[in-house]
Amino acid sequence: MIKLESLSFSYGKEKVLDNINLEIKENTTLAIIGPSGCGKTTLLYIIAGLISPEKIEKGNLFTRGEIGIIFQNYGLFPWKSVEQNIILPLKAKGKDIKISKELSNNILKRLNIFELKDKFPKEISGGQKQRVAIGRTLALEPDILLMDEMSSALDAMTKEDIQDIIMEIVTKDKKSLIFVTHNIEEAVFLGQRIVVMNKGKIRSIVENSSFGKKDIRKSREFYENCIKIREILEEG
Ligand SMILES: Nc1ncnc2c1ncn2[C@@H]1O[C@H](COP(=O)(O)OP(=O)(O)OP(=O)(O)O)[C@@H](O)[C@H]1O
Repeated sequence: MIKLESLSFSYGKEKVLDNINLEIKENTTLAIIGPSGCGKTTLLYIIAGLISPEKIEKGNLFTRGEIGIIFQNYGLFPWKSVEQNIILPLKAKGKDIKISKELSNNILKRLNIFELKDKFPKEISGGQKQRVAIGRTLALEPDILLMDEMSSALDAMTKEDIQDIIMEIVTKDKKSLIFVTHNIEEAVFLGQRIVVMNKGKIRSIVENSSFGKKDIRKSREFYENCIKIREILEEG
């Protein structure tokens, strides 16, 4: 569970988050969307604890549960193989190497990249790198997944593959997900609730009626919800 109460944050004199109130319950998903520079990543970093709580200007942040973050640029070590990239954080936590390898094998199979396990990041595609980054975070068995622009660098079909994987993980493993996106379709596909931000404020929180329905991308309801989000974004 995550709760932000009247939270404000500034970089120097620039107010980046202005009186944010938000609650994310266990086993739910939340999309954060809004124009460039409106504070989405800053909000995600505050939730992740990557910005020290002491720097929060005003308000409160409560988090319960292990958080795992997946970065936009994947954050893989170029000199480590796919398998080593997944095992490394486990090693750092002092986990037994045999158990770590087993866990890594299961994750690689689940993400359909087992055959890539001995390759290096430069030898695999963007979509495959994204899967490795997801796998590395999953290995740590977090309760809450945070993702920043998970698919912005990927082509349309690969984007949808990654979104499908995330949907499967979130629903089967009962994890919470908070993700930042510029992509309206992504927000409406993966977000149970969609937060629309502008200039450091939450403009609107939309309950997504199409979330989790089968073959939703082909439905009228999905596109109607996308239009609804687009209109809120355009209102500014
Ligand atoms: N480390 C930093 N130091 C100073 N200002 C920063 C820093 N990081 C971000 N900012 C400023 O804070 C504001 C919000 O940035 P943030 O990255 O949170 O926006 P965003 O909505 O994620 O943008 P984008 O969609 O372009 O990634 C911007 O005006 C940005 O210039």
